[in-house]
Amino acid sequence: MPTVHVDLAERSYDVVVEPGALAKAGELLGAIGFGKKVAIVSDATVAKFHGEPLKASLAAAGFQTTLHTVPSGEPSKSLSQAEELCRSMIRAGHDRKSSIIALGGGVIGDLSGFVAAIFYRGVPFAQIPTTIVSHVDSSVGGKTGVNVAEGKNLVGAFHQPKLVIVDPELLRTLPAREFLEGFAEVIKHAAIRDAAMLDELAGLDPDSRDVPADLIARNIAIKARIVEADEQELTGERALLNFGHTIGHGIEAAVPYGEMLHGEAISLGLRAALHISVKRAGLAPADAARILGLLKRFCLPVVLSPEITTETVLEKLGRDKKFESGKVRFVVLDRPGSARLSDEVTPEDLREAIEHLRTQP
Ligand SMILES: O=C(O)C(=O)C[C@@H](O)[C@H](O)[C@H](O)COP(=O)(O)O
Repeated sequence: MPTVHVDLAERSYDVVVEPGALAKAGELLGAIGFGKKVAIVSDATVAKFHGEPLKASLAAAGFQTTLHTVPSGEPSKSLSQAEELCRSMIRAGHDRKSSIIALGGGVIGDLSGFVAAIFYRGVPFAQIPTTIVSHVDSSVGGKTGVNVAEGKNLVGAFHQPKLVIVDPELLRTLPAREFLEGFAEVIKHAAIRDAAMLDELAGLDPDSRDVPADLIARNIAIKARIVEADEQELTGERALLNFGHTIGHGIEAAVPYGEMLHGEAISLGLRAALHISVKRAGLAPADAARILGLLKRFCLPVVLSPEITTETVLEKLGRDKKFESGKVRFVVLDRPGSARLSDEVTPEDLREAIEHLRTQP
């Protein structure tokens, strides 16, 4: 089974990638001495499919569990939902000796990780991601948090999981839209660090749920190496994972949360970032077109709806964490596999790139 180790000194952990791993969750968590009193956090849909098998696996390994579900979708990534979750856990008898398991996609992982960071001033947590976005990206790296009306992920904490269990079999129950959105993050990883993966993605059948465990593990390894180099995004290395996210987050926050899926907004953000990279970083137009072609191959949106105004996107992205004193640090691509931060991108470039998204490619 491919296991990716994330080396962060005393916060190090493994990401186990194995078809069928859900059934071994109790055994895997028992082996790392994970606390026996566990709050499982999930959404109603995921819990219906995978809640009972997880509970059974944990019970067989001597864990006591309570299940806490939140409504499916991005609106649950909120401070009010975090408070409700804390209160539900307290009512169920949880305390500082408890641990949390996030069973779900990026929303559940980000929300539960945030609650784990603040519940009784911090309890351990583990992730069992159930979507492509969460398999390859959000379950690893310890960024947790919630959205506010002013923007995405603006309230949160770094809180690393103790273990991540990735079971590619869980992708089989995902609706097509939620499955495909995740490829925006896969394409992002390939674009910034692994040009050869771009070719492999061109040969992957978007309709097949047989996503190779090795491809998932390779994506996790890309993220793990970057997180190891800059765990709290202090030196700029980790900011490279934000390729496509500055304008992407602006677009995602410009509509009611959940209307556009995260990966869909990131797909638009990637197209905008490719456009800026051609203009400011000398990315070859043919390479930009190749990456854009992959987004289309995975049925991801690349044209911005006229209902979303440029002003709203600019207002939302102005609060992005990569803005400092009104100046943006924008991630550009020099060539496939090679990304860097640029200080040369101007507010006018951002505006023009958003307008560019209104054209058909
Ligand atoms: O883990 C990271 O670092 C990333 O940037 C990965 C992104 O794909 C992810 O969406 C992340 O949550 C965005 O981080 P943010 O700091 O811009 O909120």
